[in-house]
Amino acid sequence: MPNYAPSPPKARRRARGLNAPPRAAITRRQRGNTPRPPQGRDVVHDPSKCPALPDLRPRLAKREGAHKYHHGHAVVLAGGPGRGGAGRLAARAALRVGAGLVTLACPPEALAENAARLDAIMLRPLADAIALAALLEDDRITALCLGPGLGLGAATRDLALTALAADQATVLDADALTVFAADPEALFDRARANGRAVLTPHGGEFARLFPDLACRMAEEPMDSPAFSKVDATRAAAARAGAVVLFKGPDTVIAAPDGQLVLDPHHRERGAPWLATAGSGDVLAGLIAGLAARGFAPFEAAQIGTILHVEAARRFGPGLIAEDLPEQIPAVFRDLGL
Ligand SMILES: NC(=O)C1=CN([C@@H]2O[C@H](COP(=O)(O)OP(=O)(O)OC[C@H]3O[C@@H](n4cnc5c(N)ncnc54)[C@H](OP(=O)(O)O)[C@@H]3O)[C@@H](O)[C@H]2O)[C@@H](O)CC1
Ligand SMILES: Nc1ncnc2c1ncn2[C@@H]1O[C@H](COP(=O)(O)OP(=O)(O)O)[C@@H](O)[C@H]1O
Repeated sequence: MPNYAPSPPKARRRARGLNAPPRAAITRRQRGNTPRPPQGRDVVHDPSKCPALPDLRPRLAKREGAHKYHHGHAVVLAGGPGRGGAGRLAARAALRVGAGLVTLACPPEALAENAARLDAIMLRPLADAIALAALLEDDRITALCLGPGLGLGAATRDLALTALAADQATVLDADALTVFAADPEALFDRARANGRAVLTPHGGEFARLFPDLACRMAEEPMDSPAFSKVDATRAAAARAGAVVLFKGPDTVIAAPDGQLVLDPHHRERGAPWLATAGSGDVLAGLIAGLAARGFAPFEAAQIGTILHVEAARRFGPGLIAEDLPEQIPAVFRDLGL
């Protein structure tokens, strides 16, 4: 049986894992005709293999002579005492990706806990949605991230609706999505009016907001073509009037006007180590940080996804969510920034 791939040098074989077979041992017939999904041992960092990255270099550099407010101010809402980790992860990511300022806003009773954990990230107490509306009158705040660790009470719902009534770009994740499971239209109405919202559901959250689309995806095709994750994400973005980033090993991002991208890393550059608690919170923070810097929501979602995967690949096995923001400077250096 012919082999289609040349035998890689010993060092690369070793880098794939001590027990990994040489690539030459895996024939096209054994793999099938479709590309083989990424395996843990394939996660070897080589940024030159990501075609999207060099194009981003000039756009991600900070402008000479600009001060911190020129790079935007992101606000991340965090949960109550003992539940602030997710918000802190998002805030750290927003700051690392280059927002000029990041503020973590939390319930007053969680202030001491967060103060003990934060330095460069600013902190302010935020009692409720009324206080949020007042905060968002400051037009130097350019993006907001909410949902991670916020909980599923009425307060989260009020915060999300208030955020979407303001002018800032808003990233909604986790509990800020799940809390609308009973009436997703309330969320979509506000998101449509806002026009700058990004929703970042994982599979469970997607099914809560778009149960009919999730059901169609799960159905066996009978006499019509299969309804794919791509179809579902596009339909979700049109319905929600927001950018929808449907997470997973095969992330799909769609805008309400029908624009759509697949994670450019999918299959070619997988990062299975991202399947770890809090990595989605980091992604939400990256997108909010990029939106704060002035990237349009659809672009911020794409670039955030690329940087997230690159950061994971750069760290490799053993990754935990805290490691992701700390890899961003190295990813930027790889880009020549
Ligand atoms: N460090 C911290 O502080 C962290 C805090 N966190 C905070 O915790 C809160 C809860 O968020 P969460 O995502 O853990 O749980 P939740 O939304 O209730 O859904 C879980 C259920 O959904 C389903 N499911 C289906 N597909 C799925 C998929 N692709 N990926 C994942 N789930 C999928 C699956 O059910 P199954 O399909 O297995 O029946 C599963 O049991 C939220 O505030 C978040 O920010 C976390 O971010 C972690 C780090
Ligand atoms: N097997 C996988 N391969 C690549 N990326 C993955 C995989 N599993 C999850 N991810 C990514 O990891 C992140 C997980 O986000 P999420 O489910 O919201 O986690 P959390 O709520 O714990 O932060 C998403 O960006 C998702 O695309």
